[in-house]
Amino acid sequence: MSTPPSAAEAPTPYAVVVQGLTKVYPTGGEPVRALDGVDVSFARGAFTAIMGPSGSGKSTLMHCMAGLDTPTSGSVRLGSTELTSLDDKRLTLLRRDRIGFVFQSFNLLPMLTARQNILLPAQIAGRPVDPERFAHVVKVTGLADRLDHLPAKLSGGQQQRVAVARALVGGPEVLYADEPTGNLDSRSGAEVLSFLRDSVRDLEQTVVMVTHDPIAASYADRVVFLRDGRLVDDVAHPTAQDVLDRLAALEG
Ligand SMILES: Nc1ncnc2c1ncn2[C@@H]1O[C@H](COP(=O)(O)OP(=O)(O)OP(=O)(O)O)[C@@H](O)[C@H]1O
Repeated sequence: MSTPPSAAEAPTPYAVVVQGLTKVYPTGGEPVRALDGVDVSFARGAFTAIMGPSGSGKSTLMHCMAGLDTPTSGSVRLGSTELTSLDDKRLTLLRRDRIGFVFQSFNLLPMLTARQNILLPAQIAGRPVDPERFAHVVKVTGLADRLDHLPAKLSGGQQQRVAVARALVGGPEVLYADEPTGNLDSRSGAEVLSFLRDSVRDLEQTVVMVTHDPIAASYADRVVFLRDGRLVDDVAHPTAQDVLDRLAALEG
């Protein structure tokens, strides 16, 4: 008879757990409290959007969770790894091996084809890419007939899909997307958001996205709202109108 795992060994349902996260930026004058005791957890295999008025702390939260910025106090766990206890070298490896990033700018290398761009990070890390995973990611992102094209021959939406595929192919524990549709027209934006959502459904990917766009947020399973560095609202499966209403209430 098998013994049930102890609580310490039981896998957590959360990809990322944030507790008491505070970030104070020293400035010439009054220090800026960008995050003020944020507690939030992101479930594995779910798509969560982070929203809030300008200056509410969205980017700071994402940067602290991604190991790109160091919190003043509090805890960030990726799986069972406490990020705040890692030195710079370990943080760099953690970002490379366990986290995927998609930004507003696509950051593709212009002289490499879509396929080469997708495979580049794994190549640099000296890590083999599972051919099945590659095929699956290419299918999910709808890039099968575009793999040999240079970025200049792709639309903005297709370029961002290459960036999403590049972020997904290594099977990161979490994909952080910072305004991924900020440079796209609404049709291309909708395509990219659909692919992000499909990656959550088909690849059980965990996605956390910062956005200003209520329509983009409505693709998520859940939207959390920040104001003045604090988590003030948390909504499951909202419509774009729900998001607009809550943002208006926060900004009012
Ligand atoms: N490096 C920094 N030094 C000083 N203050 C900073 C720094 N980075 C951010 N801040 C301040 O921290 C607060 C939160 O900023 P943050 O960029 O996280 O907000 P945001 O919600 O992402 O804003 P936006 O929607 O405008 O991008 C703001 O008051 C900002 O001015």
